[in-house]
Amino acid sequence: MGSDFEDDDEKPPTWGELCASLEVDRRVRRGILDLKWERPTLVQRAAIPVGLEGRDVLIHARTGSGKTACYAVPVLARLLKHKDVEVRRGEQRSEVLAVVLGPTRELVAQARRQLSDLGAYCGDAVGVVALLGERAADDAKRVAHNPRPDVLVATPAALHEAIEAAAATSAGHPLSRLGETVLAFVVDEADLVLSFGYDEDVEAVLGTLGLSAARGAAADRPQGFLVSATLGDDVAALKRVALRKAATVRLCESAGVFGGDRDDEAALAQYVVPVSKDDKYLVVYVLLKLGLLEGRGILFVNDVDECYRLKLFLDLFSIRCLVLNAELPLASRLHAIDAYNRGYYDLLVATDAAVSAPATNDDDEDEMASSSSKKKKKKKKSKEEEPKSDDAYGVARGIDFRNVSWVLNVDFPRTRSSYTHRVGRTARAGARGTALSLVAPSDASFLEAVRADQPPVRLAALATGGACSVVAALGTQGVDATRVAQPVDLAFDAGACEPFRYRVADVKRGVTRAAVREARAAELRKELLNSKQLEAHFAQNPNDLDFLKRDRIELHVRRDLVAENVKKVPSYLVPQALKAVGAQPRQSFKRKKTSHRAGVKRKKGQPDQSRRKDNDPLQTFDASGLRNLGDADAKLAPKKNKATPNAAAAAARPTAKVFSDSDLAAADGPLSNRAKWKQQHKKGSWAKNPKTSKRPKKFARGDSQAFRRKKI
Ligand SMILES: Nc1ncnc2c1ncn2[C@@H]1O[C@H](COP(=O)(O)OP(=O)(O)OP(=O)(O)O)[C@@H](O)[C@H]1O
Repeated sequence: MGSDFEDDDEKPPTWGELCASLEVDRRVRRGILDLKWERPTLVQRAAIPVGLEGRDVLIHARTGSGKTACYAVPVLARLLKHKDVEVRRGEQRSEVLAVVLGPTRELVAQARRQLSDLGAYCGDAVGVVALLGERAADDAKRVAHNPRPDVLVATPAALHEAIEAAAATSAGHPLSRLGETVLAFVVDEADLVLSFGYDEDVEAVLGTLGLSAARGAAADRPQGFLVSATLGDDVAALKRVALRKAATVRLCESAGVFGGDRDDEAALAQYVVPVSKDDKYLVVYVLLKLGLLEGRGILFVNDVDECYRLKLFLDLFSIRCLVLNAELPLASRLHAIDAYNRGYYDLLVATDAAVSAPATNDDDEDEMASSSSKKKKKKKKSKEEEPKSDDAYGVARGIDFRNVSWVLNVDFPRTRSSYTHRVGRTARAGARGTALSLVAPSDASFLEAVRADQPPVRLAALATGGACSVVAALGTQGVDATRVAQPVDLAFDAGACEPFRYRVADVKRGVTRAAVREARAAELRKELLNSKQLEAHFAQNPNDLDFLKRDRIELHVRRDLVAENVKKVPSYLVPQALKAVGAQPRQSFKRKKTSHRAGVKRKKGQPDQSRRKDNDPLQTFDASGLRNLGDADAKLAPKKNKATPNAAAAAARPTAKVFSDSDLAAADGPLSNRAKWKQQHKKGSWAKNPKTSKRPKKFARGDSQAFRRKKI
């Protein structure tokens, strides 16, 4: 089997129907139903039945087509069957039954989460463990001490090193018996795994699983899944070694994610805007501040410095965003992804560029892992010398960012696969998305290569597709053929940016080289501050902690160059051509209120529940401590008066009482000067004439001349 998969079904099945027809374990079925996915994607409909048969599968489908479930469902189903047999025999063991390899630690964390979500109802039977490769010895311990290390998710290097560390400890370690226990293995994002230079580690791990070329025909081989968005020679070579009589499931390029015609779906609309290198920030400003790019998005640049420069530039315009790059420590990267996915930020500035010393295994003192670490470091160094690995450590690749409406390539990517993976962060699982790239004259050859790689599109579909209606309404430029190579030129007049040129230039000057350098360092300092390992050091050396806290990035940004008024865009500055297509100044990039009360309208007469009452002295006044008032309390009971519903309610509460001034004066002595002034100028919460006053009639008319509060 090795054909493109197209939709030949009139009515695609729902998840319930598919699972019922394939007799998928009800625990997995419930996990899927909880995710509220309506129906399986085309590639899921094709791959899951083959996987459930127990055959090896090569899955090749574009980004965001739901490839994870293609292996997760069959693997979980298989493990549950195995566990049920064990339970019947009364031989429950703690061993590794499936191995999932992913290219980066972010993707490992993501695959673990997706497997756990799908297996939410398998928790008692099947456990999922992720090895994040911090220290090989710790990883090996984590597996040994886990009661259910059934599915192991790791980068090839982390697993390889953990296996070596385990070999040095005991023969009975679950990682030392992988060759006997593993029933299924997966290489997820195989193209990335191999391009990241993990070939030796993959080879070593597959060897441990008994999958070396020499043992190709062994009958008890584990079932294999290779999953990839792009198919190159290296993936084909891996397939030859790792899979046997594999079925190839390939999503047809012209098919939509859920079937039908991709053009009709028009999920991803791709455009380019020619721009000079110096005007990039100006165009970015216009695109964001005039609301041309609606919804949440990701801005890609080509290096780490540029990442911070753009972030600082946007910060100065009060445009909130996060940064994501390979230099950030893992915890910060995972935190950034999580914060973005939870909707705390709408914008992410990311780079898929490598850094000279990627933060991977820093286990120098770890004796057991030292030899393999050295080997790995050596290998990485030689990889870095190859031009191909320049963009190899892309932290944003393969990550499932949620609800991304658009991707903006501020810098045009240097390889076709980098372009594919970047724009693949939007228009996922059949959603619509817009990819916009700023192309400088020096990027022409890269653009040509990308255009040769992307499927052509019908212009009509492009006009109705995408996620950004303002961009779609601008239309395209200089193309008249019915099918055109993507990305197409957007009809965006650079003249539209002129009114903003000076403010952008001013602000850009505020982002000095020192500020960029400092921003990079500040991120690392933040990590130091949060470091558990340094807690004891800071406890003994509080000055070090103070220094780190004080030395903030803000001190290095020239905020004095930015006048408050340039942050706002007056509507008269929006060019008519852009207004006509729906552009509107976007003044605020603040996070929307997520309070459950936000947006709930209060009915007339109902108390405002959203207001704090605990800091309102009129509501919290406690008279229980009043002394020497004697009978005064009785006199102070609020009068029955239709005009004072609040006062009546206040009287009903044990902690709230209202006193007349004369009563309080008796208890408290003469009025203070401030109270006298307020009385004279009629300030306070009463009205002279309750009939005409707009103020709430809180008090009886007789008391209105002289109330004041007293807190004891
Ligand atoms: N049948 C479905 N219906 C709706 N959403 C789905 C379905 N299957 C998967 N998804 C969602 O689509 C998103 C993309 O899924 P997944 O990460 O598996 O895609 P992918 O093909 O592996 O993408 P990439 O190659 O970029 O990693 C996820 O948020 C997932 O929850």
